[in-house]
Amino acid sequence: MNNNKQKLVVIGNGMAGISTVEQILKLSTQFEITVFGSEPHPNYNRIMLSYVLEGSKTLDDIVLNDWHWYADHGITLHTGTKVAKIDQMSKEVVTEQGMRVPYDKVIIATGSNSFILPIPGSDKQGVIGFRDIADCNQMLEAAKTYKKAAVIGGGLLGLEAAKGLVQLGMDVTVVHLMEDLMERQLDHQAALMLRHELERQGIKFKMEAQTVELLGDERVSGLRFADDTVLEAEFVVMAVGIKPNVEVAKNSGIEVNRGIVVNDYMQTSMEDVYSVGECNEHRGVCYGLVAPLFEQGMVLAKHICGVDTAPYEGSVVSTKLKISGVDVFSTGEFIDGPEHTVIVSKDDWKRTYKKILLKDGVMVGAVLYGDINDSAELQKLIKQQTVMTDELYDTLMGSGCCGGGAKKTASIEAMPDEEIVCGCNGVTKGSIIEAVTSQGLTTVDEIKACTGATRSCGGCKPVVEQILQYVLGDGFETAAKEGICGCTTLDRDEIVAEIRTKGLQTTKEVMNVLGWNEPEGCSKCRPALNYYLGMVYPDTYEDEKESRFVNERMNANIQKDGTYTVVPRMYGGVTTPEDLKKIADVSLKYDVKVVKVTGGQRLDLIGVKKEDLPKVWEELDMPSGYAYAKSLRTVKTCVGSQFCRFGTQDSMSMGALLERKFERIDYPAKFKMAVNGCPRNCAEACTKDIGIVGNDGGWEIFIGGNGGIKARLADSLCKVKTDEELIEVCGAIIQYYRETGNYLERTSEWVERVGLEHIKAVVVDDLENRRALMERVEFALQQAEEPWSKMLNDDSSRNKMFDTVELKG
Ligand SMILES: Cc1cc2nc3c(=O)[nH]c(=O)nc-3n(C[C@H](O)[C@H](O)[C@H](O)COP(=O)(O)OP(=O)(O)OC[C@H]3O[C@@H](n4cnc5c(N)ncnc54)[C@H](O)[C@@H]3O)c2cc1C
Ligand SMILES: NC(=O)c1ccc[n+]([C@@H]2O[C@H](COP(=O)([O-])OP(=O)(O)OC[C@H]3O[C@@H](n4cnc5c(N)ncnc54)[C@H](O)[C@@H]3O)[C@@H](O)[C@H]2O)c1
Ligand code: SF4
Ligand code: FES
Repeated sequence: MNNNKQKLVVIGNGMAGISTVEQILKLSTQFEITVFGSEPHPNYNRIMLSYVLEGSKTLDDIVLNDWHWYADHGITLHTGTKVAKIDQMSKEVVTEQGMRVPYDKVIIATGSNSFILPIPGSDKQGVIGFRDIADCNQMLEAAKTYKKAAVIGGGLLGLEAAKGLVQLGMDVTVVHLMEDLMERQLDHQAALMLRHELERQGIKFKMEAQTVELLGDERVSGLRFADDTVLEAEFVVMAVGIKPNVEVAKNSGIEVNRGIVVNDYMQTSMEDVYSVGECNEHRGVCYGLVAPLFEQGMVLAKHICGVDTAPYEGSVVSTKLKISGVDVFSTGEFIDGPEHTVIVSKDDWKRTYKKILLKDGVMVGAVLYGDINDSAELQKLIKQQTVMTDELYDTLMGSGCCGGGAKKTASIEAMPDEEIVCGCNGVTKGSIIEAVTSQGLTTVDEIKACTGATRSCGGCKPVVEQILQYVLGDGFETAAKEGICGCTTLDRDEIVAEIRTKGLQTTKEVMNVLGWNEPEGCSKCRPALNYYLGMVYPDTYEDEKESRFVNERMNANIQKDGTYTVVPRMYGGVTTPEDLKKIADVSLKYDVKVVKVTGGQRLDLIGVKKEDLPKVWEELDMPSGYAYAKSLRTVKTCVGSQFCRFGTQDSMSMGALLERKFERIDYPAKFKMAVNGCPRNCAEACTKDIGIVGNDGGWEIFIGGNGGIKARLADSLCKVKTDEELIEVCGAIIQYYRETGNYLERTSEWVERVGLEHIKAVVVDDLENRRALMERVEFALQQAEEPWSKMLNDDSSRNKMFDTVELKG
């Protein structure tokens, strides 16, 4: 070794310590570096332990710097070696085994320890924290033998641990002290939405519960709470927070508060001794996330190498829960008080929630649930203490229709090169641009492989995409290939083709075989896969109810007060006095709040309590109107030739016939039809997915109409002479849309994407193809069942969903 080099000793071989060393190596060759780590591993990505637990990563996958890296950089590494103290007099670092290593500078990066509740029984076998590989291995082992687990603490760590244990097949209850989960990051509303989703994913909760004792002999057998109730558990994970690991500093006489006290350059009270990471306390704050640690590490590296640097002034932290299918984000202030101006939007249908808090017009915090696409943008705006303007409001809250892309590009341009974009992996904007330009990268996945950005929690993906777009300009759109969601790069056609060629049978199998990067998928891909599989295998596929949206699971539409609506079929918009009487009787008996005539010509019973739904269905004894489904909703009709003096065709009978024929199967999106007796078009065929108009002694068929937000007039597809031909063309259109439509794509978008002429060639002109499509739709229709009576006849599902209801039988 070169004797002119200064001796730098790093205590702690974790994320903060080694990322600081990486920065130092970039800036200078002046140090001879020795690293001590008490764990027997090279530096690994601690945050990915959650993924190791849930099975989507192996321990090998999460190593950040392998053994060779230390050797290649001339670093002496002592793993499995715990430092006891720093001897300032002799300027040596002393290990517990008595090894003494001289230093010129020391960095203490000893991280944190899990906080273990000081209650009786917490030292029993089967009680652990979740901090390192050893803990993770213990959980993986325990899941092979034990069934019932409790996780104490409903914070980020506890929830990720609970999800991992559920994935391993354990029966898991999260025991939480407070009313809301993640109360340090989320407000009440977001916490509630989170809890519902996690319950859906199989985690149980015991809220507002204070554990006072862990029961059992040598091994834990349960928890006792302050109210004296007991929960059985053979395995307990404590995730109630962390304690900065200040032992070395304390033993060395360095000033310690909650953490090791440091100034804005990470200097401790002892000369030549620095501290970085979770073990330190800066301006009274101890951090527990990686982004601040990287920011500290950059300042420290420059300072120690004698490079000019701005001081570290603290971090605005943000969090993202790493559980697939749960998109939740929080940054800055999140509980509103009288001093705040609050901007909120909530969509129960899409299960999204967005809240932005302003103080004196300045953005100070945000909470997102369900859709976190704006997370990176919000984080930056809040960090920069941006003043809210009308223009910004429109961009963030969705009413801005144009200019968003340009604004984002401008904000990327304004971002300094050294700004960290990926907090989990310490990747800056500059290094991403460097990688894209020098290596010709064109996708986020390539950037991930090259720089590590997006590799961990994925929260930085939107900004990485924006940087890619900024660098590639016009080349971006052609270069970027979008998957159906963030879990995959495959688009719809590729997925359906793979399902068919590889014979994939379940959503899980699709995700596994096609290499989903989120093993559980997300709220976007799960329902889509469920649809594609059902479409490909109409007879054998077992519908995954849990992959459907809540309304489809309940066979009813949930309202904002938590009650439901019931819409029975009225084929072609025609009813009878007997049915009307039944509807009136049931409405009175079950205290229905409002009976509303819908735009689709039927009656909507609004305000039915969840537990009454099966009784209402049973007593109505009418088929479901599918008002909640991605399926055929209504066929609206005019009175037509039966009564109207202008009518040339019997639109009422044809409408009812078509509705009976094509109901109950899944479509990519909701589907509406209309039939008119003449071109006067009283049933408004021009705004329907299929609109039919009696004309010239036959029928004219229109497709792709929409009367919703993106209104579109239907296009004339063809004219047919006979009723049989009409039914066959309708069947072929429906099946072709089912087979080629993207999930949630309405026909108005489908027609524009696929092209009217092409659809015409397939479903009208090519007779053979038309027949084949009709046969396939007929086959699917044969498998369909009426959902309300199915539920009434299935005691177990009914009891599960409606908490047991006695039926008349
Ligand atoms: C399961 C899990 C998931 C997480 N997920 C996220 C996330 O998604 N996002 C996020 O931002 N943060 C997350 N975190 C937190 C993040 O991992 C920490 O903020 C980060 O690892 C802290 O880095 P550090 O270097 O300060 O401490 P550590 O990574 O803990 O490193 C400290 C190292 O020092 C060693 N050490 C301690 N004492 C001594 C001694 N006396 N002698 C020698 N060596 C010693 C320890 O063994 C350890 O290896 C997660 C944490 C866990 C446990
Ligand atoms: N995705 C992520 O960003 C991520 C994931 C895992 C861990 N982490 C970090 O790791 C650290 C540890 O996480 P954590 O969740 O343990 O810490 P935390 O402090 O964020 O949460 C602890 C939770 O435990 C609850 N709690 C406290 N005492 C309790 C008791 N007696 N009974 C029941 N509940 C109790 C608290 O109310 C709190 O919600 C944190 O710094 C966290 O930020 C982050
Ligand atoms: S569309 Fe024609 S047939 Fe139907 S009600 Fe109107 S005028 Fe009569
Ligand atoms: S910020 Fe977590 S992966 Fe980039």
